[in-house]
Amino acid sequence: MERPSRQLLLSELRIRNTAYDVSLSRSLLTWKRRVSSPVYHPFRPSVCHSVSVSEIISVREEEEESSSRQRDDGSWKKIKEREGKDCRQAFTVLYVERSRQHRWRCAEVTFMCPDEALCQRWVSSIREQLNAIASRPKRLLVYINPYGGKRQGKHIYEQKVAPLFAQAGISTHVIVTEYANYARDHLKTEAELKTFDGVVCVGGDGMFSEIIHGLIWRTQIDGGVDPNCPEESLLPCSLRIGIIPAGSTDCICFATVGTNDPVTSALHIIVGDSQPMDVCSVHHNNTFLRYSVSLLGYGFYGDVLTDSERKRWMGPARYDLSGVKMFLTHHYYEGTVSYLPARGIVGTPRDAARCRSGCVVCQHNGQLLSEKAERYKVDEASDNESDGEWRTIRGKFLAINAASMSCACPRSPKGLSPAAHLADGTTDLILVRKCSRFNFLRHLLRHTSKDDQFDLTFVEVHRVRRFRFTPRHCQSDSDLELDLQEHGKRQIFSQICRDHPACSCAPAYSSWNCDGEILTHTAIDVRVHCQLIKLFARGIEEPTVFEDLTNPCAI
Ligand SMILES: CCCCCCCCCCCCC/C=C/[C@@H](O)[C@H](CO)NC(=O)CCCCCCCCCCCCCCC
Ligand SMILES: Nc1ncnc2c1ncn2[C@@H]1O[C@H](COP(=O)(O)OP(=O)(O)OP(=O)(O)O)[C@@H](O)[C@H]1O
Ligand SMILES: [Ca+2]
Repeated sequence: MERPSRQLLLSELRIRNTAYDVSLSRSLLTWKRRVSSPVYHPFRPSVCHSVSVSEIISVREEEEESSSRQRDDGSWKKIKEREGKDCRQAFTVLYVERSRQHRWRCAEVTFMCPDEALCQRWVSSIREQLNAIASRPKRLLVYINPYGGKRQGKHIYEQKVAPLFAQAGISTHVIVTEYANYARDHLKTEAELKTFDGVVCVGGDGMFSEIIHGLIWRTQIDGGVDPNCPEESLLPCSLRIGIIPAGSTDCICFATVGTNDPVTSALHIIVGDSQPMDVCSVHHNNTFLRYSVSLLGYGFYGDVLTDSERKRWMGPARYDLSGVKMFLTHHYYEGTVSYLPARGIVGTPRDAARCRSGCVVCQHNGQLLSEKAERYKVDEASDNESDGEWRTIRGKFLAINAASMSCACPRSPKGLSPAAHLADGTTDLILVRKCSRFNFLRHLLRHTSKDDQFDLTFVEVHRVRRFRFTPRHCQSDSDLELDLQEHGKRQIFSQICRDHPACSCAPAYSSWNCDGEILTHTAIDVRVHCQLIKLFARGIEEPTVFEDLTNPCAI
């Protein structure tokens, strides 16, 4: 609980016709109905509201109420309306109000002051306090994908977000993308990043992926780091990223804010929240392929994505249709997974505790990893590698998933790995071995219920810092040759098989789904970079955190 700090202002002001004691401290704005108020009712409890200064969006002076009076020359002039002897000076405070399911709303309250000087004092004191919050962005670079999700990105931004930014005094440079990778390439080469306090992405997970690719790449090039080398420690990006959800899955927004609601996200940006996030780099041999923050999935989720790309016109429903289709297809894939278990860190993938706002696991592990890297002045992953701690699993898998965060989304509110952490420097490697359709359905269904999706004999989960995957047929050159011949045959057969669903022949390869993008290679080397990026978010709040704040009389 916040300690009450020294009062800066205390006045008797009116809200509508009721008198309130209003006070401003360094941390809180509080208004409490006066007992002596004419509308005070002895059986009604005294009403007390309190707003954290850090959650005030803005303050504005109200236009003086005016009426028109005709001048001598026949023209009309506006004059101040007076209520008795009092000049009705008023100011309005806009602030964050919490609503159901982690949603935030912009609420407002208007205070009437007895004189203009007092009104000015209140307005300037609140403004001073807000200006002193260094974490609030003043200038933002906004990218809008007009074609993401239900194609509502532009409309959502203009109707719901831009007015809030304007009220908060945030200036913006808005770019509506013209084609895929427009935002990524603009960030990589052109954008004047020094003139902005953050980047806003209006779109889905795919659009967010573009933004991080642009920002991370630019940061490495500017800092002289080679992004193609898998052993390099990457430089963290200094600009925070805000996500205004307007996509099909919105899993990154959902898992960092608790909801996919544009107004909530805009308010988190305005108050200047900051949430660090892990990023996985994916390489093939020594070539960089992509970055991932949510799901790297081979087998089921790779196949769902490949199939769904052909159905883009269907919008978000494409994933469900492809999901059912791939579930019925029931392909499994052979290969070898090697991984470096995350050692010395707090937390396991089977924990009951969840990553929430101010997560101590993320703080502890983040600190530990940065101290370790500092102490040895070498890259931690390669350090571990020399310890020979790699473990190897060969097998036939329906799905190989690496979840760097829970991947909670409206489809699965607890996500693929409910206990995964946003910023602990690890990813949860989930291996679903070949099993019956019935068992796989049990596993899938558990993503939508309270039951543990890992508590099944054919599923295993490991918290790792790094992993590699090699499909079986890639294991040696001769194998590869054989495989290519076989793959050619299979392609011919797969055409036939489409017309003969009873045929049980299965493809040798799936594809990797990397945050909703298909990777061009199947043999990959994945490494987690702890807290490489920061979002304008604070993680999902526990209900108790905000209950205390909105119940000010308890403060
Ligand atoms: C029976 C119901 C089972 C429901 C099981 C739901 C599990 C859903 C787990 C969702 C995990 C999303 C992970 C996020 C990945 C994002 O980086 C990426 C980019 O946006 N999204 C996708 O790849 C989009 C991936 C979308 C995957 C949708 C999978 C739908 C599976 C439906 C299976 C139906 C079986 C029905 C049998 C009769
Ligand atoms: N102007 C554009 N025209 C066509 N494609 C674009 C444009 N701008 C961005 N894109 C691409 O559109 C793809 C999908 O965008 P986005 O992520 O916003 O929506 P989505 O796929 O519906 O949502 P999700 O990724 O959450 O499933 C991204 O991969 C992005 O690169
Ligand atoms: Ca993580």
